[in-house]
Amino acid sequence: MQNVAFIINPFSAKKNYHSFLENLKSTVENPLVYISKSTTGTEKFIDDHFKTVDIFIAIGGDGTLSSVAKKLLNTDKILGGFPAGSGNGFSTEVNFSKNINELLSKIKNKKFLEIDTFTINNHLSINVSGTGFDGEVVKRFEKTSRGFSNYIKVTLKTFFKYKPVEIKFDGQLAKHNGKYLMINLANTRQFGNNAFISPNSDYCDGLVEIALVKKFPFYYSPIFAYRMFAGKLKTSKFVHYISTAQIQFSVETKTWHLDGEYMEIESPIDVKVFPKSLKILV
Ligand SMILES: Nc1ncnc2c1ncn2[C@@H]1O[C@H](COP(=O)(O)OP(=O)(O)OP(=O)(O)O)[C@@H](O)[C@H]1O
Repeated sequence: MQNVAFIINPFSAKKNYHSFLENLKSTVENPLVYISKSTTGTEKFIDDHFKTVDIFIAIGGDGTLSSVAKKLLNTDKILGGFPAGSGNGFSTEVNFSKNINELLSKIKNKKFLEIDTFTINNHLSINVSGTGFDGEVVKRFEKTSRGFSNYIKVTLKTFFKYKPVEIKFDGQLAKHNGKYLMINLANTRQFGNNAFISPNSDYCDGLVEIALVKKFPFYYSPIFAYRMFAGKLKTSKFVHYISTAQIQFSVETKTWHLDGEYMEIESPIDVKVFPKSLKILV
């Protein structure tokens, strides 16, 4: 297994990275492993091994996968993954398995699929990114010790305080201008933990879906949650979808999350889809 590298994010993969490493070392002789302390560390590692490695396996959450994907776009290198984050939305959607034997057999077969990625003002997103309420949730969540229960706590607290944000489109789409609870851009169907914000998204169709979510009354929250986890948001009267390959708009907040990572992005916002720009291990 000379042309494979394993990049472990010790922050997202806290709970299971030691057992992953033990399993790996007992199955593979001398694997090329990098324990990454930062995204710049990952980038340097990929640069240093780019010529000799064909498949880069990221062990972590969606943020880790995205940090590796960034270096592999439009190249012949393949991205694989071992899900070890809190949400694992992208990993789940592309069937990255938590079974190490399955991963090793995929590596052996070296089969790949070319999928879309997109950018928001030149920042890469491979899964679901957004602004408004969930941008604020991610910002606050990053100040906690993470985990699903903290995510739920922060979500509820933020819901009561959060004021909808104004979004402005030009031309024909101006009819959608107005205030929204959140605006999500979805390459795949889900945030993570099977929360399907955009049940019809397809990461191979050359399009991204913009999910415009209107503020709903608190009593509707369990219905919204039920619909989201059941993949039935498409028919909710509070959500409107726009499918697009490229779009510009402006929002009155800089608080975004990119695949679950907090980031400040200034409007105007320019979204572009890059069809078949990333090879993933299948
Ligand atoms: N390549 C990397 N090396 C080191 N740290 C990283 C890397 N990529 C992201 N991080 C940081 O690690 C933390 C966890 O990231 P990650 O998104 O992988 O896990 P998660 O948030 O638990 O999972 P998910 O996004 O699936 O919910 C974040 O603070 C992020 O900034």
